[in-house]
Amino acid sequence: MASRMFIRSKSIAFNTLRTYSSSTKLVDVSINDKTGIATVTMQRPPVNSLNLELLTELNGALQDLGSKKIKGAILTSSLKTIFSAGLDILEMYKPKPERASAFWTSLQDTWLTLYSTPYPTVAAINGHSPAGGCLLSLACEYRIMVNNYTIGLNETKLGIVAPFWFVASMKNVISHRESELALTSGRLYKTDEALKVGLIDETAENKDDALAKAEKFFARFDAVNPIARLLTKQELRGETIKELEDRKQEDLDRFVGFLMLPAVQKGLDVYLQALKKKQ
Ligand SMILES: CC/C=C\C/C=C\C/C=C\CC/C=C/CC(=O)SCCNC(=O)CCNC(=O)[C@H](O)C(C)(C)COP(=O)(O)OP(=O)(O)OC[C@H]1O[C@@H](n2cnc3c(N)ncnc32)[C@H](O)[C@@H]1OP(=O)(O)O
Repeated sequence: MASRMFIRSKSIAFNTLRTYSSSTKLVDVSINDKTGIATVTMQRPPVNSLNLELLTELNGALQDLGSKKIKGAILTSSLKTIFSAGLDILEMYKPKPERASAFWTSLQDTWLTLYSTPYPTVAAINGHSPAGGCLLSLACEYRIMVNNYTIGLNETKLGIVAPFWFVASMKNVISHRESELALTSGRLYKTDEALKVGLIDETAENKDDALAKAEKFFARFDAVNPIARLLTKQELRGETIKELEDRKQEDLDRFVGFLMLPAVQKGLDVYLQALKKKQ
């Protein structure tokens, strides 16, 4: 059976649907043999904050899927109430410049990979998804979000500025006007509010419901020529991708320079203290 060729993990039984499984510490990937759908699960408790290691593993997993014949990939989280808390603030707070550079480069690379995958992508947003979490979901082609959570680019609330490609990711999904209102105020939308403005495409009762709806989304392409689909995706996303590719170094220098500003560090300090006090 062709599917056997995908078996990597010895712990996987032959008759299971999970015929391909590749689990690193922070990212689990499984491909359902019957549906051909891959599920990429971030698993970095307590909040899936995106640090260098998680981003590196995620990018590797997404790239790896590019060489497999899959129908699509779902990005989701192993955590009960959080999709991703966004960038790990500790990567930005009192950073060592070399680590900060590697960290930001890994975020740029992960976004470039996810934004340009040859396979269709769905974010099954099974929990809160602020800032970088929202960015990851915006890079997918379709977003399904479980009720009663929050999503948005809330950078200004931390005293930081969403870079141009974060803004472009948002503007490519919702209107310019709504993006301006949301980003300048650092707005986090509740699930139903996000649906109203088109930030997400569907709501779901729970994670299983979101995964089932993702499967239905992929079925839309059953009767579509995959090359035509991919070239159309490239046509629609190419300009945004090229802009980051062309300005990657400039963007990195800005990020590192920005982090070195005392006012930015002060803002992050205050935000971190507030997060801790919450408990
Ligand atoms: C002129 C300039 C031009 C251009 C600009 C150039 C560059 C731009 C520069 C910078 C851009 C950088 C972009 C950043 C985007 C981001 O993603 S920033 C991160 C934003 N994230 C957030 O604001 C989320 C914060 N977290 C929460 O709101 C809640 O934690 C959450 C709702 C996710 C979950 O709530 P709950 O379940 O109640 O958990 P806790 O709040 O109790 O958290 C548990 C522990 O996790 C720690 N934590 C939470 N979020 C983060 C995080 N993002 N990073 C690191 N750590 C986090 C939290 O402190 C708790 O830790 P503790 O247990 O107390 O040790």
